[in-house]
Amino acid sequence: MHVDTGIMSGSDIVAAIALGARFTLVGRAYLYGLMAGGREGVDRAIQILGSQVVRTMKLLGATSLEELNPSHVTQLERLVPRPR
Ligand SMILES: Cc1cc2nc3c(=O)[nH]c(=O)nc-3n(C[C@H](O)[C@H](O)[C@H](O)COP(=O)(O)O)c2cc1C
Repeated sequence: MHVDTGIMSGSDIVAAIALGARFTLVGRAYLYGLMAGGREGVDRAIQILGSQVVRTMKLLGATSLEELNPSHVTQLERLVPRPR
């Protein structure tokens, strides 16, 4: 499984992998880097996403992608509409 659309930060990538994705695709996030700084801007956008992945995993206490599981994702649960 892969996740496409809405990946705007490294934490989005970590959440997708924790929920079972093997990888994610990124569209607009790298285009913002392209518009801001050309080729170097794309490199910087990828670097920022990578550092956000590392920081998110440190905050979760996870040392490998294999350790990630759905229990690491809490924000999505809060976004699920509450039953009335
Ligand atoms: C400028 C631009 C052009 C795109 N062109 C196509 C396309 O021709 N065919 C397609 O299936 N998806 C196209 N997409 C969608 C991307 O492949 C991808 O699904 C999407 O950008 C990912 O979502 P994100 O932008 O939220 O990361 C395009 C996206 C952008 C930003």
